[in-house]
Amino acid sequence: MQHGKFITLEGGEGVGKSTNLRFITDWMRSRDIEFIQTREPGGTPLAEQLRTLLLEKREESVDPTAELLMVFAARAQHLAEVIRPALARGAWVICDRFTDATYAYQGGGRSLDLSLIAQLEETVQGELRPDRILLLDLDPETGLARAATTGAADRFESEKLDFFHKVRNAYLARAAAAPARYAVVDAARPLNEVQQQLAAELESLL
Ligand SMILES: Nc1ncnc2c1ncn2[C@@H]1O[C@H](COP(=O)(O)OP(=O)(O)O)[C@@H](O)[C@H]1O
Ligand SMILES: Cc1cn([C@H]2C[C@H](O)[C@@H](COP(=O)(O)OP(=O)(O)O)O2)c(=O)[nH]c1=O
Repeated sequence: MQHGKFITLEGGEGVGKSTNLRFITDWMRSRDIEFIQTREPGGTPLAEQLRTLLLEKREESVDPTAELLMVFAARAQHLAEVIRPALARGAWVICDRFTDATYAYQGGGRSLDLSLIAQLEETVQGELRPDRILLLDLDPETGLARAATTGAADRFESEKLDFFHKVRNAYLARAAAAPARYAVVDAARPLNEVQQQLAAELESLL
């Protein structure tokens, strides 16, 4: 049976993920593609509870390895309950963040060993990787200024600027290492130009 396409949307804070997710799902509807929209961390009741635990600010400092394991615990549940069944029945999956966010935030931002992340990726996902990773790239200063207009900062958004530079560089390094799988979109451009590029990327998957 033909599997659905697995597409992920990535980028730092305030790059325009929410805005462009709406554009992407409208595009899928206009093509009559069966799809589900989901997000990480989250996407199932248990994984959404883990998301809340990960994002809420707390007095206790969070050990980076504990953070990494929680992200992958949520991902294992999400894959089993939502993503794999959808792809198996031929639906496309558009996921707001996935394992590239782990390489960027826990690998780049928290400086965890990338080989540890790769081991967990292998254990939790087996062979499964996104067909296309749409990476919205923006300098963190601009992104954080945009994000500041949309609600209170969570535990990640409260990090220092240096953290977000590391996140951005880790994303770009991954895209540079496997260009065929990534579409790097310059999110500093006007929205209509960003969306023209996204539409072209989606068309190329048909
Ligand atoms: N290409 C763009 N140029 C200028 N402003 C943008 C662009 N894309 C998104 N925005 C604005 O930036 C803010 C954050 O966008 P949003 O989609 O909520 O980002 P995210 O979900 O990545 O945090 C919103 O006010 C949105 O209208
Ligand atoms: C999927 C994932 C997200 N995150 C972080 C990045 C984001 O700061 C946060 C939640 O992402 P996001 O859905 O972008 O939340 P918001 O809409 O509030 O920006 O989780 C990780 O640190 N590692 C991961 O593997």
